[in-house]
Amino acid sequence: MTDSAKTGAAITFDKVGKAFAGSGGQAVTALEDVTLRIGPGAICGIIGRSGAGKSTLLRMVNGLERPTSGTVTVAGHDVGRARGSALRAIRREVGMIFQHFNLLASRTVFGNIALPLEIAGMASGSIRARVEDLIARVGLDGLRDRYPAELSGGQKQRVGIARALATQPKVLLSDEATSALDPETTQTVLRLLADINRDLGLTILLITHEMAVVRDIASDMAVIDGGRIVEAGPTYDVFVHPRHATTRSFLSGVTGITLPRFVANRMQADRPQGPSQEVIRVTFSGDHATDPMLARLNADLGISVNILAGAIEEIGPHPFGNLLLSLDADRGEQARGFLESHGLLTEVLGYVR
Ligand SMILES: Nc1ncnc2c1ncn2[C@@H]1O[C@H](COP(=O)(O)OP(=O)(O)OP(=O)(O)O)[C@@H](O)[C@H]1O
Repeated sequence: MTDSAKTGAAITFDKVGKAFAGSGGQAVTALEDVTLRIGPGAICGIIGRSGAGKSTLLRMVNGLERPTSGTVTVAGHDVGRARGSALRAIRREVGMIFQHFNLLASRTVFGNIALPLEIAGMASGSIRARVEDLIARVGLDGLRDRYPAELSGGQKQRVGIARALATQPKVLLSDEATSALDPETTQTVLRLLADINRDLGLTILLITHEMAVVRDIASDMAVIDGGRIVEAGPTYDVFVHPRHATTRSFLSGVTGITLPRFVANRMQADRPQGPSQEVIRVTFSGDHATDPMLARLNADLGISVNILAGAIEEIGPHPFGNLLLSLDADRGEQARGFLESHGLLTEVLGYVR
């Protein structure tokens, strides 16, 4: 870019609550007691199911929604209490991209990207230079005079990204920006966002219902369920040590490891009377391999295991793996102790007769 890169802004949510007036006069609680800090330059993924409160949370960062209680800040500025010119100043620092792109059909690629600069009153010569720069940055060279109807979904989202960057914001909000794209295009758009984050240093807050998006791009993540943040932290830590059931359920979708149906159908939470098998998840990260451990369980302790499912994932540069095993429930505690003492994480999922 011609102008010097800015550093990203920190975003904080402090005990944020939001209630909407629902139909029939009953209040709908969209957010409750949300406390979250997103560091400058982070890429934070917020994941949650439909209706969990993701959009409400995101829209508070640019003041489209105001908290009913608590405080939201961007670079230290209280968004919820800002009005007039103070709110407009915050909004200039916060760009946003959307699932359905929200481009103006009557404007070309150039015209769409130029729009926020025209609104800001920038001189046309400066607008031209800035927009040409942005078109190159998002990889749309040669398409400046096309209309949205003449673009693919991925190209439209690139226009959306360029438009969001036009005012050189410190924060980029992404509202399910890849949900309408095919998997391959999703990857190219996520790579572009990661490049922008690296080159410009701006903070990216994205909401999604896809764990793969979080895995592929987010340095940090939070899981929202019923308007509350149930788990948050560096993405790698949350993937390796998921604590909440909602997180685990999102993870089982992305790691591709689910129990075979013949086991899942018979599984029970409590250990039954008589002989049974304990079903466990073993998680290993980076430098720990499971193969020798499973072999040593057998050789050293005489415990044999059945491998039910397994996969290795990558989060940034860090590999980690998950294995689902079953073994004689009488030996479960001993086996888990052995694996844990060798740096693997274990979790009992249930029992089968
Ligand atoms: N303007 C509004 N008036 C009344 N209720 C609302 C309003 N906006 C959101 N809600 C309610 O607040 C809750 C959270 O909605 P929100 O749109 O933030 O969820 P979401 O996680 O973004 O869902 P989705 O993934 O389906 O977009 C829902 O119960 C929703 O019905």
